[in-house]
Amino acid sequence: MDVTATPEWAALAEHHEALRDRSLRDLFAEDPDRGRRLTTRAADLYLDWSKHRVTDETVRLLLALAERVGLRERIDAMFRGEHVNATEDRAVLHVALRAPAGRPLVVDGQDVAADVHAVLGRMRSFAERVRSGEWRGHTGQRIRAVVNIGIGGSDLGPAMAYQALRAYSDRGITARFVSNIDPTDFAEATRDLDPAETLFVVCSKTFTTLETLTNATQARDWLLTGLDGDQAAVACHFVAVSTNTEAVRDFGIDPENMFEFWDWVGGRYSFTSAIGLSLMVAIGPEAYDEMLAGFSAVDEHFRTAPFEANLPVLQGLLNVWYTDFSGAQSHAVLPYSQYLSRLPAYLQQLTMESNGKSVRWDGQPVTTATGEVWWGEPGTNGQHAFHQLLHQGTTLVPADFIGFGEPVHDIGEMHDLLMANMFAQAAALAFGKTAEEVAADGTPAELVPHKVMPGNRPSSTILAPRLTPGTLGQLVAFYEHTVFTQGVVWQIDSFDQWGVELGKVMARELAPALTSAEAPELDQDPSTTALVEEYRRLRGRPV
Ligand SMILES: O=P(O)(O)OC[C@H]1O[C@H](O)[C@H](O)[C@@H](O)[C@@H]1O
Repeated sequence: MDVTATPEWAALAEHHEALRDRSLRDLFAEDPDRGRRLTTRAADLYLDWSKHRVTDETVRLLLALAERVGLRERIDAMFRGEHVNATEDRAVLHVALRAPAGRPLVVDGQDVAADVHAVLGRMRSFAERVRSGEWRGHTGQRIRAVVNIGIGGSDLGPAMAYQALRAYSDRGITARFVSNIDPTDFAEATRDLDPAETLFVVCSKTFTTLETLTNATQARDWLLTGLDGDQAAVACHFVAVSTNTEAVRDFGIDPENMFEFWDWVGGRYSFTSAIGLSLMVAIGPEAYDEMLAGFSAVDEHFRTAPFEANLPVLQGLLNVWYTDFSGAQSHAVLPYSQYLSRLPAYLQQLTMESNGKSVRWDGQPVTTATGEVWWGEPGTNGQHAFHQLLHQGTTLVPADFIGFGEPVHDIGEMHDLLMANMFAQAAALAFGKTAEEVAADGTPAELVPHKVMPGNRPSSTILAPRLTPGTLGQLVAFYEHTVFTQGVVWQIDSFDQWGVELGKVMARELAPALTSAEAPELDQDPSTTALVEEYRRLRGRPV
């Protein structure tokens, strides 16, 4: 379906024109109650969407568009386990990973709910054994460091969440995350670790990813070098998380030490699969279960809440509104929490790998703009760096502010000051400061234009009581379903990632030309050929 050819799309385009001259100042003047009214709750999350360039009519039209594209049916299809990942012909069931036990869900003839809870049970018992010291290293020492080796979806979720939930973690065990094939990543992560006390969790859905297998091989060498080459050591210092038992065995990890997940879990949606194992070891099964319950609460909200009160649906439609009708190309995520410093990176994969597509699921080119560029940093740091562009630049960047009522560390008035900054930024973006207001401050006339703050820059504010495992789960599920909503409007497959394949293949093909002892025959494009020659010179290799 070409969504732009629907009457609902045309109505939105017309409405957008009509709204063009009404700023957020005007909208608030017309409806002073909107600050309270245009808010929605899901579980512990409070979303203030009053500072968006929308009226009740806009929302009515966006909801009509959601109906038109069959969002309700798509949500139900996903939860039922239909193959909504059309290009890979797979179910999309990350929601099953956190559904409460005891509710069978049969997909393609298999009770996936039972499988999920069986693996969760094994993860809990393993995590407890490591945490209690019952699981020992090869020389009998306790495990003091857990090193997660994985990349993309096999890294970003647990890495982000470990950072976010450090306060809940066992400080006697350090968790490290190695992802990059840049050897410095492994070197820095392990330089102060004792092999006898280190456990590697090798995470890879496919168990074929070059970076992960290379780092895992390096880790095995590092371990064996540190433990006098005794091959038997691998068994108590390596576990794997994968869908590929054969490849895990081939690598030399006993499938007994493997935690399984399934092809119906996409890499970037796999954080609540066994990919969360290193996080579970760090924060313990109880806190991990609270996180899963947080995810599940927002899953249920997404599945059951009417669209007009549905947080991910509303936010997803707002994102479509700016991307397709206002020409916004990027989206800032600004957590006012240092603990959430990796959330933007996590969301980059979730959003951009999901919705960075230009072909619809029916094989036709899209006629809409799709996937925004997601980026961000914690506040207040960003204020002293890039917020200038948000306030006075020429591009429209819708932003999400994320903050908490109670701080994890309550030190004097620091948290109140942090939150005052967050509220002030959202207000300054929305309402700005006019030339008259600037002049009234006594600003010299020649400086007035420079100091005008145009305002009318939209943002969502998301407030939760406290950063806990549960609220983190809620927040991530909120974003997952926002991405889903956008993908359905755009009619794209948010669950494949064909665009990352070509570069991987080319890198594999190119590698011998970089490493060969003899000057290679280079038949790449002229730019790549010149770069390889220059690189070989830098490496002291013949050209
Ligand atoms: O978990 P793996 O199979 O090792 O994949 C790790 C990552 O690599 C790929 O390139 C994909 O683009 C990602 O979606 C995936 O998360």
